This record gives sequence, C-alpha cells and structure tokens, in this order.
Amino acid sequence: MTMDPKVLVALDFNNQADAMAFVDSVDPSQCRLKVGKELFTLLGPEFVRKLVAAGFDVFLDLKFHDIPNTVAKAVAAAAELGVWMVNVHASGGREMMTAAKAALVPYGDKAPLLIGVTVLTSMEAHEMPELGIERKPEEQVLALATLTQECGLDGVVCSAQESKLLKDALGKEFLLVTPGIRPEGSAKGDQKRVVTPAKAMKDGSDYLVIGRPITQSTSPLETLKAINSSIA
Ligand SMILES: O=C(O)c1cc(=O)[nH]c(=O)n1[C@@H]1O[C@H](COP(=O)(O)O)[C@@H](O)[C@H]1O
Repeated sequence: MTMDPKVLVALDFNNQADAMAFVDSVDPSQCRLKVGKELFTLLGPEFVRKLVAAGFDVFLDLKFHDIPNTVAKAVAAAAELGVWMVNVHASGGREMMTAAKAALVPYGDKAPLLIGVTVLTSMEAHEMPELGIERKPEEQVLALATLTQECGLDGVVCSAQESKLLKDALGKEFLLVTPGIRPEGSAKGDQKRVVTPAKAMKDGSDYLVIGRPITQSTSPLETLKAINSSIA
C-alpha cells in the first residue's frame, strides 16, 4: 500500500452499480480513480462529486478539444468539481492550452493538474499519414509534449513507450500519465502502444492508467494489489 498511488483505475463501467461495487472495494491509498466519457455521460457531475467526497483523487478524463473559450470554461467547471486531474487534447493548439491553463489560475493550489493528450495509445504508425501526420508516433508525441510544456501545463498523456524519451527531453517534473498498460499476458483489446506496469514505471511514467486488466478481472482488487506490488 502506498499513500501516493500510481495506478489510476479507469472506471469504464456502463452502470453505477458496477462502478460503485469496485469503488467500495478499494480505498484511496490503493488507487486513484478515472472517470471518462462513458461514465460521465451516464452519471454526470454528481457521480464525480461522490467520489471526491469519498476521499478519492479523481482524474476527469473528458479530453476537451474545442475552441479556446469553450475549453477554458470546461476546465474551470472541472475545477469546481474538485477533481485532481483534468485533460485536454494537445492538438487543440497553443492558444487553447494557454487559455485552459489561465482558467485555472484563480483556483491556486486547489487547481487540478492540467494534462495534454498527445497521440492516443490506440494508434500506431501506419494510421497517421491519413490524418496528415507524416511524423512517427514518438516524434509527434515529443512535438505535442514540448508544446504542452511551453503552454505551462503539468504534463501529458502518452504511451509508456515514449516515457523515457519525454523524461530525458522535458525533465522529471513534467508528469507522464500513461494508459495502454498491460500486465504480462493480459489482452490488448484496442490498445496498440502497450507496456507492462513495471517497465512503464522504470522508464519514467509518473502514473499508470489501467482499466480493463483490473475492472474485467475475475478479482479486481487482487489484480490491483498485484500490480501495486509489481511497481513497489
Ligand atoms: O486519456 C486517457 O486516459 C487515455 C488516453 C489514451 O491515449 N489512451 C487511453 O486508453 N486512455 C484512456 O485510458 C483507459 C485505458 O483503459 P484500458 O485499455 O481498459 O486499460 C481508457 O479509459 C481510455 O479512455
């Protein structure tokens, strides 16, 4: 058990009862919780407030990607919910990220960590040219992470395959939040740029986002504990 849990469990459930069954089985020293598009669309801000009130650090993963004014207001609304971390797509650009950062200034040290999403972990090299991106994934990740840092954000979401590159280039204070984590032998599903928990931590990830390997496990709590031990 750690008081600074590195695992952010993705609560990707399609109903409140299943989500709460997991939440009730863990305590805030074992993991942080991520609420994403599915559960937020189903249950809304009330559910997020409930997790915050229960003492959990909540990562509100809505990956805002819109015009600067809209994203700035959305990020401020997330701060009002009392979440610990919130994210925007770095490809929304400099003006958007700068506006998002500025919107959190009034919250001082109560502001959530603001994180930029680089290249989704479900993407691989051959999919990028048809999006107009001629760079390799790691080059695009480094470019977007550099821009994110210049805009004053706290870190990025990337694959742990890029963690070493980014830590070396951007320094140890810049947070690396890495999904696409797969313990040895677990199904990749739609994830492509995957890494094991231990290797991700070794290569410089600060936080591991893990969903299905835990939530679809026959004993989620045991799986979480095993992952925590593997990175202790
Ligand atoms: O921002 C994210 O959290 C995210 C970014 C990314 O590039 N890839 C990615 O998988 N995620 C999220 O991380 C979680 C991964 O879940 P699993 O693939 O089930 O472990 C999902 O909730 C995704 O929405």
